[in-house]
Amino acid sequence: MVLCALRRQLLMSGGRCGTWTRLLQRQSSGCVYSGTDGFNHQEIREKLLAFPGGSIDLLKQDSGIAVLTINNPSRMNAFSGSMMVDLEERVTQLENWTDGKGLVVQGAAETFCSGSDLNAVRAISNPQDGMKMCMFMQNTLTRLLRLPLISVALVEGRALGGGAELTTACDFRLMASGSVIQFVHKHMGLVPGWGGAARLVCIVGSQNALKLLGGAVKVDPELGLHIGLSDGVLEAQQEAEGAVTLLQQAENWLSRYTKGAAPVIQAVKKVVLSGRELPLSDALRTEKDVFGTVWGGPANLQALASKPKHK
Ligand SMILES: CC[C@@H](C(=O)O)C(=O)SCCNC(=O)CCNC(=O)[C@H](O)C(C)(C)COP(=O)(O)OP(=O)(O)OC[C@H]1O[C@@H](n2cnc3c(N)ncnc32)[C@H](O)[C@@H]1OP(=O)(O)O
Repeated sequence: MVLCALRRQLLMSGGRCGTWTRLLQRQSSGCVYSGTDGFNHQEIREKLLAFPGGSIDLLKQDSGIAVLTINNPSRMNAFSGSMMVDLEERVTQLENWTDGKGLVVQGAAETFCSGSDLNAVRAISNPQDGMKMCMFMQNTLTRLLRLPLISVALVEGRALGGGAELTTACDFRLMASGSVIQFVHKHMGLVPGWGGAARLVCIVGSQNALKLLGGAVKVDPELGLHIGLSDGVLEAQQEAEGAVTLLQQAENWLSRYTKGAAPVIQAVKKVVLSGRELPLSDALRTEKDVFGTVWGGPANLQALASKPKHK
């Protein structure tokens, strides 16, 4: 499935060789970890499936914006093992979504996610199994971040531990009033392991990341905006006619970046992604390759024909 998505992305990029191809080849090995790292996908998948509960639900919409819901309300949307497997499958579906442009990641029942299911954590508390679970989640969250979709985490209620890490695997974060993002790992005698520390440094810088992890700081919407962890604050509206739900507000916020043809929006994400991940000379080559996929394309020709004035 992953290889299939990669082939599709390659075709969309005109089948051109170069750095984008190399980036995709790296992704084809499971993004970060593969067999050469001692990562046995099937083995860890089966271990995770022994801890069932909850689900990860995906709704792809005609607008080109999909909604991914972390759904395990009786445990504050904690990630069971089967939900980790579910998430990987949903990411594969999103990799194959040709018409996709944007993604909102939310939690069910007015809270985001309370991290790993502590019942599963207790049952696999030896370092070897812990690291296998980390590798699985790092692969999935890296693929989530690398989707050719512009993604936003809609944080309502609490995003704790692994839930806080999940928010960093999105391009943007919107915090509802009263919500909290907290890397509680230190209180659990841990550090982030799903890639959340590395991504947090990229988002807020190493000084802020050290403060947030070292102090297990509760980040409210105001602090989130101040340090750049949050990209906007949403106010819940009283249920009444004309009231706009938080999800609708998040979709409206995102739509300003997803307006336009899917290949163009996907190209935008690809050039930013390569700029974020690759050394400059490789990023420049990738940018040229991606440029070639939209130059002379339908959206470009239509824009040229309309004699635009960018006033
Ligand atoms: C690798 C580990 C690391 C990672 O993956 O990076 C982690 O994520 S470790 C997990 C970190 N998260 C936590 O430690 C959360 C612990 N829970 C809480 O702090 C509180 O439950 C809460 C989330 C702040 C909510 O508090 P409150 O509103 O008072 O509700 P309850 O406490 O009654 O919770 C309702 C219900 O949900 C269960 N719950 C909550 N979080 C988890 C969880 N992570 N795993 C399993 N179950 C969880 C909680 O136990 C309650 O269930 P019942 O006791 O059966 O009612």
